[in-house]
Amino acid sequence: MDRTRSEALFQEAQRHIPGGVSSPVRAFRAVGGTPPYLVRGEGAYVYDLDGNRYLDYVLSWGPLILGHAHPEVLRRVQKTMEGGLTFGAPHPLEVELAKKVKRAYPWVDLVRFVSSGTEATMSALRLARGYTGRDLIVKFRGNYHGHADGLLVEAGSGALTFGVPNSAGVPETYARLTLVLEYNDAESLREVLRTRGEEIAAIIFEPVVGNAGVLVPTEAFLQALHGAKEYGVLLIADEVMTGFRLAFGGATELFGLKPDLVTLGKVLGGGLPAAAYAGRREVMEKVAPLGPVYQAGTLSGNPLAMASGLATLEILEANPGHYAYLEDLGKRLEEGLSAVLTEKGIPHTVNRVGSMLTVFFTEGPVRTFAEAKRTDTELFKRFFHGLLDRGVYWPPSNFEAAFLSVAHTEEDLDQTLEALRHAL
Ligand SMILES: Cc1ncc(COP(=O)(O)O)c(C=O)c1O
Ligand SMILES: N[C@H](C=O)CCC(=O)O
Repeated sequence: MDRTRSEALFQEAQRHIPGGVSSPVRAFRAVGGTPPYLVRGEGAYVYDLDGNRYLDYVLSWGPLILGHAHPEVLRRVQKTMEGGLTFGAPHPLEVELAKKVKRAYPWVDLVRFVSSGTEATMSALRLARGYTGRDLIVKFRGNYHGHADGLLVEAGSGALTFGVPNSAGVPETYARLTLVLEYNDAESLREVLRTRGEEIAAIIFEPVVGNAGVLVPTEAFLQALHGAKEYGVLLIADEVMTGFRLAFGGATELFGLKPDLVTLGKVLGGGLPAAAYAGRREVMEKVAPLGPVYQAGTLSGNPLAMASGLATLEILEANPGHYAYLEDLGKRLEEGLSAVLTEKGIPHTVNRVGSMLTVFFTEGPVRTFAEAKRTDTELFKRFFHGLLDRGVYWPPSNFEAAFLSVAHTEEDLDQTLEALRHAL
């Protein structure tokens, strides 16, 4: 596969942009080689600068559940764009999208739109601190909630991939306000609640982890999380990745969770920058201009992102069968990958919930961050490049989730398995 033009441009990019990229995981440092410059997408496929075609399992890291360039989403964005790009004033589409969020999360009274998942989690934590008057927060090892200071403590995703789970530049005094526990360890969570519960403002968690690779929550862990309420600790379900993806009502619907706040992003914006934090009136009324917790944004609730998000959510709501289809595809891919790897005698564990999946190159089970780190990352590199060279674009790190869209077909998956068989 010729990628000469991408290679030349990436060389040039590194002279102007740190690492040549606008977000670290794109740089392929975990797998080596040069990232292709993607210039066009259609359905489940993307095309690079050199004209190569790839079956896409990254989907812009999750937002594109309907696939690339969905005609209805493009039409709605285009129509909105003809009226201007942004006003920095209330727009009717914000109201429509807020109502749609509330249909997916019926316990939510108020929704505040922001432009990135990072802003959503950062603002939700500020709100939790403002509401409770407490400073400590709890997060879980290997969970990633964006790059706000207090959340870059034992973080997942690129922070984990590049070995900087505790970022430089975060003051230690601030990092100390973040207590870090093992994901899926119900007992240590209960213990921390027993001993420090009354100092803790909030527990933030990925209901299904995507940022240490996929980790599935145990029933005992979910129960222990709900024990937080006894201590007046707010529960923040970070559904930036899982919201509208695992079900219309996200992991909250799938697992029957009862959080106090939810953070959303990715699918919410349908491919443009929209995110949100949302919750019960009593808590959300603390946000300015109603209350004393300040949070603002020049482009928050911008009409284009509202239009693409609304079009995406309308399609998902009108087609509940899409989730059953994604589950069937996910199962087929999980079983197919496992069969090929078994055939080749390669130890592995495939973790999957619906359309999110990770292949760990280790014997299972993989339920915690420590277990995820046992994966053979050298083998992953070969898996990744074997697929890429055969036209399959898999996430360029073993500590990320691969995603499916409704544009993927069974034939696409069969092609992927064939590519893997050849590669191995
Ligand atoms: C669970 C989760 N929370 C928060 C974020 C941060 O979102 P963003 O990259 O839009 O800032 C991400 C992804 O990056 C995520 O996966
Ligand atoms: N894992 C991250 C988000 O979910 C990947 C996106 C990024 O950081 O660029």
